[in-house]
Amino acid sequence: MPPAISVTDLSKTYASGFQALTGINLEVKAGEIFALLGPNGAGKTTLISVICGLVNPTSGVVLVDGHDNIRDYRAARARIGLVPQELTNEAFETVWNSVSFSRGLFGKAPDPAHIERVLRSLALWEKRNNRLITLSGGMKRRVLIAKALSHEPTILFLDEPTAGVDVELRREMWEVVRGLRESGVTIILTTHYIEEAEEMADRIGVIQRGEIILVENKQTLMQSLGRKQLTLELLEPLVSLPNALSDYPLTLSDDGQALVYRYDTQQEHTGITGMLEELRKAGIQFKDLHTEQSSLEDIFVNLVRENP
Ligand SMILES: Nc1ncnc2c1ncn2[C@@H]1O[C@H](COP(=O)(O)OP(=O)(O)OP(=O)(O)O)[C@@H](O)[C@H]1O
Repeated sequence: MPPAISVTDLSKTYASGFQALTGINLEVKAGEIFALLGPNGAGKTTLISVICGLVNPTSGVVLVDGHDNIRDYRAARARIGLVPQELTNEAFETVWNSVSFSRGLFGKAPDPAHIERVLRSLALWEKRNNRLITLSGGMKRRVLIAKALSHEPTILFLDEPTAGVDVELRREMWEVVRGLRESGVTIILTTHYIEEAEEMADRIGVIQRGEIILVENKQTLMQSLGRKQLTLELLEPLVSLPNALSDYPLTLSDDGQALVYRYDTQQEHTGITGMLEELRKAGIQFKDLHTEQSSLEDIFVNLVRENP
């Protein structure tokens, strides 16, 4: 099976002379959820627009399910659904008509059974005869997804799917997207919300100033760049660390009230048991303890800082 998306040496310089993408190489596997993260203006929308055939690249090749998106653009576009960021619906149209019309735009013959499946999977079936203007924000977003799925694409792009929506609606969207993945659709989403990528993505790509600076499996990323730290609140303050503990990566807080132990989340043996044993032997008691793990957000902020 070819990758869902394969991008080779892609660059884009806008007519203004601004180079928005530089030498992008990227593969998105069939069936995965790929999150594209990057600060404002990094080039996320430009990259998606080039892949979807809405913006011409200056150089480079994009294959969609093996089809060149310029030379074989019909086949490439037929495989792609794009859910835009803005709510751009025809207010007075019904859900059914709006979604059916979108299918027609791709030159596909009407298929009421497919439209019904899509509407049911997005919990819109009961609303099929409602005018869009009468729907809630969450339903309107789901209609956009239904429209993007109307021509049976295998790859769905979601540009900032939960920008500006409340927490409940965000969770609802995540459920919808997971359901789509389970039905076999490859998902590529851009997001500003690190939490969203952390929650949903199988792999994460980070784009910065038009360059992909990292593509990694989410679990690996969080393990390899993530660190954990254990803080022990001491019963009695210490002036210095006992010698017996000098081999452990421990630091004493300035006020002597806490010991901080940093360890690698990837390691099988964290050394915690031995360290606690040494503390006990040294007669050091603690009244509380807690651990903290670096989040994807910490990792992302560090990455972007390290690649100015
Ligand atoms: N049509 C255009 N002409 C010239 N420059 C453009 C054009 N479209 C986008 N740009 C510039 O290209 C850069 C990347 O923009 P793009 O919209 O791809 O970023 P983004 O990562 O999607 O940002 P955001 O997170 O803010 O949506 C920006 O500096 C933007 O100003």
